Amino acid sequence: MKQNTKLIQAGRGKKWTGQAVNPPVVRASTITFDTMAELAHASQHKGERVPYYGRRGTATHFAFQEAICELEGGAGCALYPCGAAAVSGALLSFLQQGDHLLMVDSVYEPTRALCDKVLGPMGVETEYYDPMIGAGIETLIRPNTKAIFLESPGSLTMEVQDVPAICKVAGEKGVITLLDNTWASPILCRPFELGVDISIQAATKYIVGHSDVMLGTASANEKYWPQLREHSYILGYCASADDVYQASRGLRTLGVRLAQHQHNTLKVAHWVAQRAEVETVRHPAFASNPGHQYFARDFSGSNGLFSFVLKQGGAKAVAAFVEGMQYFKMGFSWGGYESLISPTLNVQKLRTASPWPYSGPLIRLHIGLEDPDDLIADLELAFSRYQ
Ligand SMILES: Cc1ncc(COP(=O)(O)O)c(CNNC(=O)CNC(=O)c2ccccc2[N+](=O)[O-])c1O
Repeated sequence: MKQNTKLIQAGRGKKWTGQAVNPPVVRASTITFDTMAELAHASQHKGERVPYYGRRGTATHFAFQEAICELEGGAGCALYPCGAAAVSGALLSFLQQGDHLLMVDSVYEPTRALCDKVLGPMGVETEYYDPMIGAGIETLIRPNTKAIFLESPGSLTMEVQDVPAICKVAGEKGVITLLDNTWASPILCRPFELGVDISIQAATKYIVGHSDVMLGTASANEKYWPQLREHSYILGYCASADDVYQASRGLRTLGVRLAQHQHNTLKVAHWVAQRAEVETVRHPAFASNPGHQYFARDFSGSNGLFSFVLKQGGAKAVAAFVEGMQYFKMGFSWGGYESLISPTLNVQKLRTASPWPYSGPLIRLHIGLEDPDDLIADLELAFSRYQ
């Protein structure tokens, strides 16, 4: 079955939908049983998509979890109220006091805050590593190294990691690998085929695709699924049936939306790259992007998120650039149908283990489904305001 057919079929078996096309929204805390035998059966199979209690999920959740597993290739999928909760839930499911965690230096900033402000005081030591380290990560692995966290490409600076090389080293040392796979969504790369143990998605982004739901997923291979499922349950993570239904709904158009995002973005990114004010463009599909060779090997396409660095300019110039745009709104997210812009004046302060070779401000764009010519016209005016 080809990718776009899978997106239409995944999680829509008659078992979940009955005679309807879509799975229902089943809202529940309490699940009731008529006999002790029924209760015993549900209790025995409570982690296997069998109704037991609201926090374990209902047909709405089970259908979506099945879909994500089919698309990403995991053995099981746990659900969380947002992507950041999926990151914390996955890490807390495996880390304990005294562990050493290797964390990629280009990681999404709130994940860094989790490591520094929560895991650190709990006795987990985080060591940040250069996103381009590859198999060289072996030199950083210690006897108490429990996990390696990857985010590829980095959602702000776009370095693409050599995921298979890192996973190979980790596997040989018995170290768990967790990948924040949000940029790829479940369809632009196959994390488990790259050797990853745990794949995390901020479903908030492309899966939902309409900037109106917060939701996270973490999927695991057979080896780590039981622990991820049970520890995430014990930690109390769950998601509303309404939000999960919206994510199921988003899956059906994910393929066509991503194709259009990719088309629009490449047109805009190549236009940006030829501007004299621009130092460099960070887009995984560009040969100049760090790790482009891994993107070409491991990914089947790109999406709407990329960044560029301006040669110069401080807060005032950046404000002139980003303020007054007709289509690009400033906002903290991405993956919806609309275009967004996020400025970062000092990337280096976000990095502690690898150099950032530029001094100018970074602008991250999310290219939506608007006509790219309109977006380019909007950016042309922005460059004319930026002096
Ligand atoms: C890779 C990745 N992984 C997890 C999450 C969290 O998902 P959630 O929002 O559902 O909790 C996210 C959410 N992403 N959100 C953003 O990128 C929001 N933008 C920013 O944080 C931000 C803030 C100031 C300046 C620049 C940025 N920026 O990322 O461009 C993610 O990108």
